[in-house]
Amino acid sequence: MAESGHVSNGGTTAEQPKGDAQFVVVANRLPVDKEVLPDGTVNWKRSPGGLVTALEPILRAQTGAWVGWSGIADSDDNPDIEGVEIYAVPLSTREIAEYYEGFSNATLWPLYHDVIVKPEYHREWWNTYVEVNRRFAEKTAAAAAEGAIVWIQDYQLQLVPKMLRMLRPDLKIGFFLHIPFPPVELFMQLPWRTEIVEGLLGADLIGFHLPGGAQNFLFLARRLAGQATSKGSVGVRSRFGVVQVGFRTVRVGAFPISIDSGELDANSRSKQIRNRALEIREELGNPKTIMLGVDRLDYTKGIDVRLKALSELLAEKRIDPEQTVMVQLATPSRERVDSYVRMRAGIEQLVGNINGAYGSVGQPVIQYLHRPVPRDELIAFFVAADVMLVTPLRDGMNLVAKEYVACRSDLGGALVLSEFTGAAAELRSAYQANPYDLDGVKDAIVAAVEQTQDEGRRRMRALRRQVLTHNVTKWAESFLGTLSSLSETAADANRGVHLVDGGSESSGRDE
Ligand SMILES: O=P(O)(O)OC[C@H]1O[C@H](O[C@H]2O[C@H](CO)[C@@H](O)[C@H](O)[C@H]2O)[C@H](O)[C@@H](O)[C@@H]1O
Ligand SMILES: Cc1cn([C@@H]2O[C@H](COP(=O)(O)OP(=O)(O)O)[C@@H](O)[C@H]2O)c(=O)[nH]c1=O
Repeated sequence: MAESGHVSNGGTTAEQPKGDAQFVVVANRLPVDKEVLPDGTVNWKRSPGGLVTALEPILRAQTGAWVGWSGIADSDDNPDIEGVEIYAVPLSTREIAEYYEGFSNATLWPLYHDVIVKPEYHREWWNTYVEVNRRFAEKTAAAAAEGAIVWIQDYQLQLVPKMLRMLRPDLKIGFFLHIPFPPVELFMQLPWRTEIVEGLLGADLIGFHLPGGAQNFLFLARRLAGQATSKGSVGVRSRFGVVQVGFRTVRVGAFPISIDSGELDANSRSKQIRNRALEIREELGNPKTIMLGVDRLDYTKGIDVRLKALSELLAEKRIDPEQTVMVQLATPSRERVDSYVRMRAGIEQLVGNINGAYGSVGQPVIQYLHRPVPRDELIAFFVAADVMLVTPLRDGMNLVAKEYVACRSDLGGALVLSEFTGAAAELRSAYQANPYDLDGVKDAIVAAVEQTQDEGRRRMRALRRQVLTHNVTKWAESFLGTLSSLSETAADANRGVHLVDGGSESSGRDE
């Protein structure tokens, strides 16, 4: 199968050994990353990214298993995490290069993020993606109890739903995509587009952040997999789409992810965090305005957009370098992928240019850290920042925007937010801008810097209402509640739904 690149059904159900976990999360990464220190000791640290931020509190609240990779090569250690049974999937150096850095992050990631950089299509990467997805499916089949709920996460594992169903038809399978699902015009570039759509259709419920992603998927299921689908618009946590796959009915919905906003709100009010926030302001030289960016160092995040905007504002004297400091916290990410190496060099050059032109000795305009920042320190930065800059060119959700809002119980601060984040659909009271329109971004930054206290409080109150009532528990409950309640028969599922037949480009490879 790996030879031909086709996804075979593989596996039989008869002798498949079962595990005892009633609830299984399957994600590319485990919640913790393994690190081997120079003296050989092993350290487990929090994995990067918002997927882990969101899922970690869900698994803390209910016991279950987590299937994933430890972040380094050839390791099958299962770290000890209270209440979570860990099933590590070892990856070889070649698999990391071809499945993770290659197909996941140099093919799918740019394709699904508006081709900001050009996706690369290599058959050997695809073959390894298929092999590794199969390994995840087998490990999950061995972990899950009879009739368990399995929740598969994200673009790295889009073939697992179908593979797992072949191995374990007794399971209830959910899939959630954390990144945007692209429009048909882009998705059609993918040489293995039909296999991906059919892989996803192995799930009972497929979730996206936004209705637009769900609708893009329904269109492709009709066109590429030749399935009958519903055609009406999909709602948020409502009006699910339907795909009829033989006797099975697959539901498709929009479930915008969120954060543990109550916990962040409480932490940000603590004396220790408040004091640290004051200290940060002091350490930065007590500027009038602290601007903040917090991102994985990824070209989708538009770090260059905010730097260019700031540079022009300084040149035009609309921002005073004596009164302003911008802090950019950038976690290292996917450092062996070429486009990330190039982007890092570009960002660091921009930071250097701006500091060279507008900073003074001991007082740079931009303070740039290229390392992960611990949670508590991050919360203190959110509390200290007057203007939060979130300017992605495209982002599935962007939890950082929601975290900033959750930390502002003082109703201070202002959020500048790209229209092209999932969060923009909910955070309407932010200063929103099109990241491709530099003048628009500059105006949004100036409006945020110059807002009156009343205006700021009005906007922050509205933002907090949204973030505090729509937390990560609500996200998980709405997805898992829908998955658990799905009726068994197509007849029940399709009552009242008008299905439209699939197109002529039906299953099989479309070459
Ligand atoms: O595992 P990495 O390759 O180091 O990347 C980290 C994670 O990045 C992506 O996060 C996305 O999920 C967030 C939560 O839903 C969302 O807010 C954000 O917009 C997405 O970019 C990726 O999707 C995860 O799989 C990675 O673990
Ligand atoms: C820079 C930095 C970030 N974090 C945390 O990581 C996640 C990021 O989630 P988001 O949805 O905004 O984007 P991606 O998933 O990365 O694409 C968020 O919870 C941040 O607080 C962190 O813990 N430490 C850091 O240095």
